[in-house]
Amino acid sequence: MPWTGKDTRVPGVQGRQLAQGKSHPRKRLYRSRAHSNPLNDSHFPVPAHPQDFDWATYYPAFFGGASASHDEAAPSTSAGAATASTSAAAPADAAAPPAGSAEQPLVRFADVGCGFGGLLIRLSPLYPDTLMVGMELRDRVTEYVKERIAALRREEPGKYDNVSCIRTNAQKYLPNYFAKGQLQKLFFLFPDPHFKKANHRRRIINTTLLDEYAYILAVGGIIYTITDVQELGDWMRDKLESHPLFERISDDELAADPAANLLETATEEGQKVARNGGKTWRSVYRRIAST
Ligand SMILES: C[S@@+](CC[C@H](N)C(=O)[O-])C[C@H]1O[C@@H](n2cnc3c(N)ncnc32)[C@H](O)[C@@H]1O
Repeated sequence: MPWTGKDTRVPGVQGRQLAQGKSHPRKRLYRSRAHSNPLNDSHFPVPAHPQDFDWATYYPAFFGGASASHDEAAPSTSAGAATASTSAAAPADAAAPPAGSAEQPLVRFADVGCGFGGLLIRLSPLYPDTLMVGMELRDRVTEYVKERIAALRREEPGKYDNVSCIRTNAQKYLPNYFAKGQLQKLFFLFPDPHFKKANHRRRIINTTLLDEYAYILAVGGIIYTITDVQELGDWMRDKLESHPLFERISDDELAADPAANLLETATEEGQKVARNGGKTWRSVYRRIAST
């Protein structure tokens, strides 16, 4: 049986909320420590291969099932499943879908360290036929995002079926979730800065991890980064600039990219920075073919 990714240790916050008649999760009930150490070995199951993961549980409407909350049982993957390839309705910048199985829709966008999920919620209606996933290390925050999406699905049937969230350590396990060339867009919005020099190795953009991101991105796929910490902004730009498989996308080109225009304000962290009048540093790069 495929692994469903359910973390049975997550407390039943939703149950308590629903019992109180609340349909949307309240963020304050899901707060946890601001930072987790991404080098720690956390105790949650990880699929050995992307195909071992039970994606249908997360996107039932795309796998031949009705729109459902994340906690409902997964329908089977098979005939009649909608495809998640880029649709005609998707903005023109979306990369051509890389090879995938005709039967199994594939996730094409990943928001790494998605926090409370603001970007996913904004992207969902812009690319309604594209599956996208948030990947978040903190279990209570992951739970919040899942409940937020479930509430939106209940409120607006037929919408938000293409977004979901997984608890995982993206610095260790991305290739366990995505096959070579699968992703079209990879987002790193306001990643933890790890200020101390001794902790720079914990940064989620570094040369070794860029090799991994290049592996799971399709040629033509895009990596988006933004931060309000100038030193980290320079660091991410330098690492991307010196990597042979990425080329910078100009601001002119980005002006026509709906996803790029969400980077500053779609997420909770971005909104906090904007409220405080903070500056941001954005680096967006395209995955290019090796020569
Ligand atoms: C500063 S917050 C930014 C959240 C969100 N992107 C935003 O802009 O609001 C960074 C997030 O990355 C998550 N994170 C850090 N390391 C991670 C990892 N290795 N894998 C997945 N998530 C991670 C943290 O738990 C935190 O929620």
